[in-house]
This record gives sequence, C-alpha cells and structure tokens, in this order.
Amino acid sequence: MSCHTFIPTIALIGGIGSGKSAVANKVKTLRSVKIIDADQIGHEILDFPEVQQKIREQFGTAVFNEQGKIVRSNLAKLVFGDEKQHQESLKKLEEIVHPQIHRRLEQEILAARSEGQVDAILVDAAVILEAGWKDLCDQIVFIECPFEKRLNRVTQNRGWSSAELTKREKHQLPLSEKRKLANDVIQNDQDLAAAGLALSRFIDDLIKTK
Ligand SMILES: CC(C)(COP(=O)(O)OP(=O)(O)OC[C@H]1O[C@@H](n2cnc3c(N)ncnc32)[C@H](O)[C@@H]1O)[C@@H](O)C(=O)NCCC(=O)NCCS
Ligand SMILES: Nc1ncnc2c1ncn2[C@@H]1O[C@H](COP(=O)(O)OP(=O)(O)OP(=O)(O)O)[C@@H](O)[C@H]1O
Repeated sequence: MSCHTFIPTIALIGGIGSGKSAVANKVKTLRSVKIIDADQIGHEILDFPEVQQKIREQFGTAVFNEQGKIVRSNLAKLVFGDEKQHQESLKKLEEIVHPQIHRRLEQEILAARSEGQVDAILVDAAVILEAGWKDLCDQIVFIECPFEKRLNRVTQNRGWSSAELTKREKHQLPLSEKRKLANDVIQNDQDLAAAGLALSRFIDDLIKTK
C-alpha cells in the first residue's frame, strides 16, 4: 500500500505497437500502479445504447453485426485511411465517443487518487495529445521503438498489415512532435523488463521530489 500523499498521473505515449500497454503491465509486476487503458474504455463505450444510436445515424447499419454489436474492424475501415472521407468520418466518430472517453478517464483518475492505494496512475492513451486531454496528467512519458520493430510486433501479435499501421499513424501527431512534448523517453526496442524498470525508476524520482 502507498503511503505517499502525491499520486502522479503519467500519460504513456508513443508509436503504435511501441509497447505502452506492455511496459505499463510490466511496471505493475514491480510495484503498485493503477493502469487506465483508454483503448479499452473506447471499446466499452461502443456498447452504450446512446453511442450506438448516434453511430447508427452517422455510419449506418453496416458497422453492426447480427447481434447488434459494433464490429470495430468495419468501423476502422471507414475512419482510418488516406481519403478526405476517412478524415471526416474519424472526426465524426471522435465527436461521438471522445467526450465519453474523457469523462471516464477523469472519473477513473479521480477514483484512483481518492482511494490512495497506488504509487502512480498510468494512463495508456495513444491519442491523449491529439484529443486535447493532456491536462488530465502530471507527466508524459514517450515509449520509443523503431518502426520496423513496431511493425513486426503488430503483424505478429495483431495480424495487422504495414498499411494498417501506417494508415492509423497518419491520423496521429508525428512521433518527433510527441517525443518533444514528453518529460521522459523510455526505450522499448529490446528488453521489456528493462523498460519496465526504467518507468518504475521514473516513478520513484517523481515521488521523491514531491
Ligand atoms: C475505430 C475503432 C473502432 C477501431 O477499433 P480497433 O479495435 O481496431 O482499434 P483500438 O481501438 O484497439 O485502437 C488501436 C490503436 O489505433 C489507434 N487509434 C484508435 N483510435 C484512434 C484515433 N481516434 N486517432 C488516431 N489513432 C487511433 C491508436 O494507436 C490505438 O492504440 C476504435 O479505435 C475507435 O473507436 N476509435 C475512436 C476512439 C478513440 O480515439 N480511441 C482511442 C483512445 S486512446
Ligand atoms: N520489449 C518488448 N519485447 C517484445 N515484445 C514486446 C515488447 N514490448 C511490447 N511487445 C509486444 O508488442 C505488441 C504491442 O505492444 P503494446 O500493445 O503494448 O503496444 P501499444 O504501444 O500499447 O500499442 P497501441 O498504440 O496500439 O495501443 C504486444 O503484443 C506486446 O506484447
């Protein structure tokens, strides 16, 4: 149990497949942290009836399966891509889901702070800067990994193509800009344990200086 009064909230940013989730989960094996996964929250929100209603109005029934669930891969085809149409569709989807994701992030951070049981809160939110949510966090850590390695990971573990990775990343801020906005950079191109330890040490330093 934590006895520190200051519980830092740290946003993890970085390229797709850089290992934001993996590094956060590694830190959890080393110390007490709360991980908030914005992708996961985004998935849960797609089950809300009012969100489904708006998505049906905007994108039609083709993004739903026979059981009435949103098929994320169908929605992804409409919103990620090079055409102006993709850009516009992503904007519309974000207008529907981002306010809800933001609210949930805020609630989960507040709850973790008031429970006071952890050393740090790790917010795994790929688009935290793009969405304008960086004020939710005290610190930003950039997880660094070269493109080829990230591509290997997402092809092997998610079955994505190189085109899928590139398409999605084009909808995000350039990595060079994200890196500049970070308080620290952690390499995750090799040993996951070393990356986890580096983030854990970063947390130690934050707690010590408060
Ligand atoms: C389009 C959707 C249905 C595709 O779902 P899918 O399961 O294929 O992807 P998932 O949500 O797991 O996201 C995987 C990665 O795609 C990238 N990505 C997701 N949403 C966005 C976005 N709005 N802009 C840029 N990149 C994005 C991120 O790097 C993310 O880590 C889903 O990504 C979605 O609803 N996106 C809009 C909500 C959002 O912004 N979520 C991200 C919160 S951090
Ligand atoms: N150091 C590492 N060594 C080997 N595999 C790794 C390492 N770091 C991450 N991975 C693997 O690479 C894949 C992508 O990692 P992860 O899902 O954590 O990336 P992410 O940055 O959270 O991606 P996204 O931006 O899509 O949310 C996962 O299957 C993970 O297990």
